Parts: sequence; C-alpha cells; structure tokens
Amino acid sequence: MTASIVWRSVLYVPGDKSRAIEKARGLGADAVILDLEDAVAPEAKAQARENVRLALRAGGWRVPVLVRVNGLGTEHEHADREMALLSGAAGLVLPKTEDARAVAALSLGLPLWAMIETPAGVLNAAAIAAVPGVAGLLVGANDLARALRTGPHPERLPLLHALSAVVLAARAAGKVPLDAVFNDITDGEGLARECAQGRMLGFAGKTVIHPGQIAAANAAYGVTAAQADEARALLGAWETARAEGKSVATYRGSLVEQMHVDAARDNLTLWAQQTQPESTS
Ligand SMILES: CC(C)(COP(=O)(O)OP(=O)(O)OC[C@H]1O[C@@H](n2cnc3c(N)ncnc32)[C@H](O)[C@@H]1OP(=O)(O)O)[C@@H](O)C(=O)NCCC(=O)NCCSC(=O)C[C@H](O)C(=O)O
Ligand SMILES: [Mg+2]
Repeated sequence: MTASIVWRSVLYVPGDKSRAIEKARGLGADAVILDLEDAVAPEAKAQARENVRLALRAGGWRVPVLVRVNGLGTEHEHADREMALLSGAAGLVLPKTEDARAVAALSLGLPLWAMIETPAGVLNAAAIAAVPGVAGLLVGANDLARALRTGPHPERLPLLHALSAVVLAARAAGKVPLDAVFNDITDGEGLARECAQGRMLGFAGKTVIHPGQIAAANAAYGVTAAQADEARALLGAWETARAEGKSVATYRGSLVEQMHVDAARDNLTLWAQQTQPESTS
C-alpha cells in the first residue's frame, strides 16, 4: 500500500456490498472507507464485518483503506475495532465523535479519523483534532443537518460555520480536513460546485459515495499541469529576486512573499504525488 498523502477523493463503500468493495480497488479514489456504520443495516452488520475482514486480508490495495466502525457505546464497537486492527486497515474512522478524552482513550496504534457530525462534535473539534493519534477530521453533514434541525441548501449556508470550524480545528493541529458527502449522485453540476466551495473553505479533499463522483473531487482538489507550471515560474521569480538580494519578489505584477513560495511548493508536492503516487511511499 502506498503511503500517499493525497486525499482529494475518499470513497465510502458499504461493507455489505461485496461487489462494490471489489470495484473500489480500481476506481481512482485516493483512499477508501469500508463502512460498517450507517450504510449497513443492523441485520447485515456481522456479514459486513466479515466482508471487510476478507477484503483487507486479501491485500492488493493501492490506496489507504480505512474502516468506519460503529460508534462508541454500540454493541458492535469492540468487534469492529478488533477486526480492523487485526486485518491491516490503514486507519479507523470514528463516527459521531464528541469527546476528545474518549478518542484519546482508544490509543489503538492506528491512525484515527474523527467524524464531526453533531453540534457537540463541532464545538469540541479543536480538542479532538489535537489528540495525537488523530490523523484527520471528516464532516458528516447528513447527521449534522439532522441534529441542527436544518435542511439542504444549495450553498450550504446553514452549515458554513461548522464546515469552517472543522477546517480551522484540523489545520490548527496539522491534521487533514475532509469535506462531507454530496448526496445526489445524479447532479454533477451541484457536486462540482460543492467541491469548489469545499476547496475554497480549506478542505484537503471530499468524501464521496459513488464511483461517478470521484473525478469531480480529484479535479477540484488536485493540481493541474498548468498550475504546476505556474508554481515553477513563481519559484523561478522568487529565486531570481533572492539572488539579487531582494527580500520579496513580484510575479506577473503581484507580490510574492515566503507564504506564496510555500504554497507553490505545496502545489508541486501534490502534483508529484498525483503523477507518481508510488514514489511517495
Ligand atoms: C448511492 C448508492 C446507493 C447508489 O447505488 P446504485 O444505484 O446501485 O448505483 P449504481 O447502479 O449507479 O452503481 C454503478 C456501479 O458502481 C458500483 N458502486 C456504486 N456505489 C459504489 C461505491 N460507493 N463504491 C464502489 N462501487 C460502487 C455498483 O456496484 C455498480 O457496479 P456494477 O454492479 O459493476 O454496475 C451507492 O452508490 C452506495 O451505496 N454508496 C455508498 C453509500 C454509503 O457508503 N453511505 C455511507 C457513507 S455516507 C455517510 O454516512 C455520511 C455521513 O455519515 C453523514 O452523516 O453525512
Ligand atoms: Mg453520519
């Protein structure tokens, strides 16, 4: 498995859908979440856990495979966690996290991905993100909208505060913020708009629910060849200015300072990982 740090698209796959699990191996998502929680009906939980165990043990995945376990306090939590730990999951996705101490107490030795999908979770997101074992935060907008007694909105206005709170919490702790799923798998335009919005808010990538949504997330959160060229040109202008003893530069008429240089380097790193993912392991 590659240790890619590209998280443009992260695909949920229900643990009780064996065919979808097999398909997920080659769909082009940057990571996969095999779900044992809300995508799986109560009567299918045990079979889903076994499917996930077999899929992990079979190996051959080219991207990180995370397992979304059932939540703390559910009858399935221990069996789910044990299976994921023993089967080689790349991380655990913890649904409905609200309490940093409860997350810290897990100390499983596997990266933890905390879902923020309740009002209390949003309010405690900074503390949750700061837990050492936490690798990233994921927004669960469906649960959050239900808990807030709000509904769908084309620009997600009722959720904007929470979305930004998750980005702030994750970025402050140096963790990866992942945006929520877009429910309508037939609305490509709406998906593209929401991906662009999420990127502008500061997310690193989007969670998706269908193979047809992966390309839009990869495009919105990726770096294009033109953007990579632009980054190289900006770095060239910076290096020239520095060689001339200047503290700042201009590129195409705009000020260039260290943070712009850092952003350009980030883009080139992402570009390299996109184009040569195997070399990042
Ligand atoms: C949304 C779906 C139920 C749609 O299913 P379906 O109508 O069967 O889709 P298609 O017929 O278009 O499928 C075409 C082929 O693609 C495969 N497929 C579909 N979805 C996936 C997938 N997620 N991963 C891999 N492969 C997938 C089908 O098997 C078809 O293949 P083939 O047979 O060869 O033609 C369905 O897409 C779905 O179940 N999606 C995932 C739902 C899910 O995981 N939900 C839980 C996570 S979202 C959530 O809980 C968010 C959060 O907690 C919150 O609160 O917001
Ligand atoms: Mg949820």
